[in-house]
Amino acid sequence: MGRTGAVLQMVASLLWMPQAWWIAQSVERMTQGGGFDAVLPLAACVLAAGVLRAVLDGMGAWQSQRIARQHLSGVRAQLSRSLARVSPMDRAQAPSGQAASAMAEQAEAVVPWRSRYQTAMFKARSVPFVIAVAVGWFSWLAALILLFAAPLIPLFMAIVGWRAKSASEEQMLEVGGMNGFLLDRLRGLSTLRALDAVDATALRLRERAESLRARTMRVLRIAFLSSAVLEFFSALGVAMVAVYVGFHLLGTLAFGAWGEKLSLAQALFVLMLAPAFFDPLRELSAVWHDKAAGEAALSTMADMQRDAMQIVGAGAQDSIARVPAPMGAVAVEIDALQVGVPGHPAAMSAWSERIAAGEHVALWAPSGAGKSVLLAQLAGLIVPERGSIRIDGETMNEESAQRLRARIAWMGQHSHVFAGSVLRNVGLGRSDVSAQDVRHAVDVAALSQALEHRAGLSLGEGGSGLSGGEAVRLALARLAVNRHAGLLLVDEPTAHLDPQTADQVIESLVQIAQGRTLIVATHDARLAQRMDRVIRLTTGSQEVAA
Ligand SMILES: Nc1ncnc2c1ncn2[C@@H]1O[C@H](COP(=O)(O)OP(=O)(O)OP(=O)(O)O)[C@@H](O)[C@H]1O
Repeated sequence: MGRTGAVLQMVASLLWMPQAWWIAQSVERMTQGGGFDAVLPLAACVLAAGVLRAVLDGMGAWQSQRIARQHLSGVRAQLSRSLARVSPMDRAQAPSGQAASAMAEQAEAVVPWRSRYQTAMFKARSVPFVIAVAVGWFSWLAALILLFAAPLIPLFMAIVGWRAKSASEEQMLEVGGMNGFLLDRLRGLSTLRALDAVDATALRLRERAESLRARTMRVLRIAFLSSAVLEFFSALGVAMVAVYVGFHLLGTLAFGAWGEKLSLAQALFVLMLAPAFFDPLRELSAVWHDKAAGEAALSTMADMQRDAMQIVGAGAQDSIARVPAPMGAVAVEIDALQVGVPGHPAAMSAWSERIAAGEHVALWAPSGAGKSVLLAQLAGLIVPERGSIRIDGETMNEESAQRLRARIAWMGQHSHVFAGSVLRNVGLGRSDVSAQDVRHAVDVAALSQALEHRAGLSLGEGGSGLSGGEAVRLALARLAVNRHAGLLLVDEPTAHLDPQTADQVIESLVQIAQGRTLIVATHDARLAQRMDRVIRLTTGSQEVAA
């Protein structure tokens, strides 16, 4: 199935053989005094074969393109799945610009590689041999000349292609890096402008553009070099066959045709097949760079997935048709948990705690004690090195994590605001969230008043146009709309807010958390007071206060 396109295109190429034979016959008939009538049937055959050739070639190209596009979609789906499994706490994850560039732009290189290159390779492995046999049928010497010139081409091209691959990889990395740089600087443009760093950034951008230009030129140089190698050897091969055939017809080189003399038609046939012998190799050279680019794109994408910090359950199969999660508050049991990020020093070594279903607790600790890491571990976003977490009696592990996460809502310190409407920002495309649910959630989060005059307007990317308090309330609305979340994990919702806004946020949070379990990390005494219990964390131990 995957080869059908290549086979059709190969058959199309081979159709040149009967065409060349009929043309050669026509020329011979004309030299023998045959008129228009003598060549008309042959001309009709050439025409018919030409039409068939075009049809087969078109169908083959279409089929190869279709298979390659399918492969590309598979690659993209796999990459987006594995990027979704990377923990948001992974500091080393690829910049979003680079990931977007790899998935959208660089991944496209897979298509020409799978369609054009693989077809050209298939043709290069078969067509020249069939042509060599046809030529050898009439003249073993002409076939020998072709077979002598042919291996030199792949040999030199392999040497050149080896350099092309590493040059392509470097160029892909540079393109990805450049996109990441651009996206990051565009996001921070107002900061750069405010701190008068626009010129310095423009200078760095120019340096990166210059480096990208140099790498692109290197790739092009190698591509041109490989075409030059091919053209040289194929021109040499064709010229040698032409010289032999010419002298053979003149009688100077009488040997090389199985002891006979070639007729004009046979000689022309051999001559016309000589360039066709090199055509597949020529085609292969034109797309030679596609292989390097396609493989480089795949390896860039593979590198992006390698060594990433994964969420719990990353290895489990995605269950597309999910069973709706049950509703209601859930209990949390933590046993001898090592609070920390794998590969980094642990914030707490063996922490144990029981939080009853429906209980509201505050995690109270100095900055850097590990509150955010602990919340991320409870949400299954960091794999614990030691200890266990049970949600509603079920241990969080590879198999259960995806199911349990459906019952958890996690609100980090910096929630991302997408460019788009409030409906989309709160609903996040979840099919079970209606516009009515979003309106209700926005009300509960006390955001409706702030958005009153902007109803239907798009929110700016990254929350531009929203105040800090409004952005927090938007994140609260996302929690409120998630009816299945029986456990709310909230990280410092009142940080950096004025007392009045903080009070409003606390009110909304308490209201949203009714009937659910709430664990909130905070430094805010007023928020802590509203909780049922405050858990004070100190490195290595814990104490519980009422
Ligand atoms: N993604 C991460 N990768 C590696 N180490 C991390 C990561 N996040 C936090 N840490 C480290 O883990 C420790 C605990 O950090 P954490 O953010 O949990 O503290 P916190 O108590 O929430 O602080 P704050 O109150 O300032 O938010 C710190 O030493 C921090 O440097």
